[in-house]
Amino acid sequence: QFHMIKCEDLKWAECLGQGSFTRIFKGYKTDIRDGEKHVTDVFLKELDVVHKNCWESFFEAASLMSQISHKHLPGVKNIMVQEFVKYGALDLYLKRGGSVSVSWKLDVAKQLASALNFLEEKNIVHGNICGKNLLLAREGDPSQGSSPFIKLSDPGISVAMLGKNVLEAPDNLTLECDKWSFGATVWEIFNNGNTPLQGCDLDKKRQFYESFKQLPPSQWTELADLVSQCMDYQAAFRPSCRSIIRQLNSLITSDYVILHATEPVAQ
Ligand SMILES: N#Cc1ccc(Nc2nc(N)cc(-n3ccc(CO)n3)n2)cc1
Repeated sequence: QFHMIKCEDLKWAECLGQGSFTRIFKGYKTDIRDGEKHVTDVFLKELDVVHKNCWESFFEAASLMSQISHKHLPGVKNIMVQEFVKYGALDLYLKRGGSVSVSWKLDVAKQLASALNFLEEKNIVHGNICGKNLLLAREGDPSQGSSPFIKLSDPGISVAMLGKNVLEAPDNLTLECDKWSFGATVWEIFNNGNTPLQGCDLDKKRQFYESFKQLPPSQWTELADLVSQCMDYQAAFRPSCRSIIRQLNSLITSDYVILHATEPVAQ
């Protein structure tokens, strides 16, 4: 049920980056609605042609057109068009040193938890919850009392396609895996966008997980407890979404937030 957009209605603007199989661009989409021309900002995720099989295996159910080609059929470009989210990926925003308060971070964590709860109710596994797939639509301004607003982006090319260079075999991706990633993402948010074991090579990461190690805990014990519950090596022990939201609510109302409200951002 994909909405087809004609290529000539898209204009590519600056390249925003390069993923392992994709290139991302800012762009503009032109629509003619009731005789008026409307231009909207869009985010373009282009799949490298060389990885075309990824796209087809990933989207073959989406549209028959991508599997057949004939001189009387339009060619299919492998492009995903998304609404342009104003401040982009959260990991980069935090790394750029956006000085954010503890309550800002908890607010973002709670929004992610409610997105997770929604997916769980639909029995949908995201499979790649992390800071770079969290998009910041509104910065939030504490002086105006406005809070941040995030959107969870698509997981990108499925882990099944990433081949051997990932730790987790794709076939056992379950809802509990998203809870693990939720914990790791909360850890990331409270560590200024740095991912756990950043810079370690695959073997070091494998050793870490195979010896059931835990990430360095936050000095805020209740937060560290929530992260370690989500990152329990026994999936069945990970908390339900409702429990995660309940624990976040009590963190939000705890004294720690007031005491650390204007904590300087560690550079
Ligand atoms: N400087 C800057 C800047 C960059 C991008 C946006 N906007 C945006 N809109 C989306 N819909 C998706 C994304 N993404 C970026 C990485 C990923 C990973 O998937 N998505 N960025 C806004 C500002």
